[in-house]
Parts: sequence; structure tokens; C-alpha cells
Amino acid sequence: MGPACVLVGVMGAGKTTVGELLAAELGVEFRDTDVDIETAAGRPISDIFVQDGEAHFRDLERAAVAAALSSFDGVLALGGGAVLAEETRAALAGHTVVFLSVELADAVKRVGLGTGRPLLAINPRATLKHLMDQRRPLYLEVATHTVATDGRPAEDVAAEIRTLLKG
Ligand SMILES: Nc1ncnc2c1ncn2[C@@H]1O[C@H](COP(=O)(O)OP(=O)(O)OP(=O)(O)O)[C@@H](O)[C@H]1O
Ligand SMILES: O=C(O)C1=C[C@@H](O)[C@@H](O)[C@H](O)C1
Ligand SMILES: [Mg+2]
Repeated sequence: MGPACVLVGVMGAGKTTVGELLAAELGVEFRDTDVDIETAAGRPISDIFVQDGEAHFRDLERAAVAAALSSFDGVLALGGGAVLAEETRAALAGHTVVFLSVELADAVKRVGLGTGRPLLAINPRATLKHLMDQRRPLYLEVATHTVATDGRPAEDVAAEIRTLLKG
């Protein structure tokens, strides 16, 4: 079976926020592969990046996504860069995958200058633009549905996804 719904999108798209709301409304569990990785490693993602490098983080991420896709049936949020792995894109085939799209202005506002996003530690706006340009085609490739989130409260986005899931 797999997850009721898999959420993908760039940092700040609202995967965690919308995913938690949606799961509560559907009465299912919410799971975030970023949290799974941190729990398994016993340290924050920013430490994994600094201590072991991004390539090692991507290995952990591929394994975390594969495990969640095969064993979890609630609402699953993937890390922003999970779709970079071809293996992950292939594994998503046949699942209900919602791409939460966001344009640069709202994404920058949402991620702010908060810590915990190692890739945005330096020059967040330019980096986010680069990541969005690079990844948008990959999100679209795996998505069965795309939901625009700009200027909309997370509750609205969750409601639209619920409607999509009924259809
Ligand atoms: N639709 C929305 N409108 C306004 N703010 C939002 C919306 N969705 C999320 N936010 C806010 O934006 C910030 C980032 O959201 P969130 O952590 O859910 O993004 P994410 O996609 O999970 O990012 P990451 O990939 O870094 O985990 C949070 O502060 C959240 O409250
Ligand atoms: O966009 C990315 O590459 C990332 C997004 C986050 O969800 C985390 O998975 C990590 O900070 C990397
Ligand atoms: Mg998140």
C-alpha cells in the first residue's frame, strides 16, 4: 500500500506544517524523513552535514525514504533534496505524491534566517533560488498532483490536498 500521501517540495514549501495538519484531519500518523534520519543518527541534520558531508547524508536519506515508503501508511514528508536520488524518484512511482510549490518570495519569507537548514547557512536567498531552479523539474517528475502554496495559509493547502485524495 504505502503512505496515504507523500509530500515533496523545497525548504519552506510547508511539507512539515501542511503534513501535520493533513495527517491530523485524516486521522493518520505524520512522518518526516528528516526526523527519521536524525533519530537514527542521534544528531541533527546540520551536524551530519558538517561532520560527515552531504554525500553521506544523501545515503542515509535514500535508505530512510525507502524504509518509509515500504512500511508507513500515513502522511509522509520527504526532505527537500530527497528527489535528487534517481533511486528515490523511481521508488515514488505508483505512490500519491503531492508537490507543494512555492515561489522564491514566499519561500524566503518562510525559511527566514532560521538555523537548522545547513544548505541555507550562507546566502539563503541565492541558494534557495538555485535549489528551486535545479529541483523543480524533479518535483514535477515525481508528482501526481501539484498544489501552489503562495499566499495561502497552510490550512487551505491541507484542505485542497484532502479534496485531491478523495478524487
Ligand atoms: N502555507 C504557508 N503559509 C505561510 N507560512 C507557512 C506555510 N506553510 C509553512 N509555513 C511556515 O513556513 C516555515 C517553513 O515551513 P515547513 O517547516 O513546514 O517547511 P518544509 O517544507 O517542511 O521545510 P524543510 O524542507 O526545511 O523541512 C514554517 O515557519 C511554517 O510555519
Ligand atoms: O533541500 C535540501 O537539500 C535539504 C532539505 C531539508 O529538508 C533537509 O533534508 C536537509 O537540510 C537538506
Ligand atoms: Mg520539514
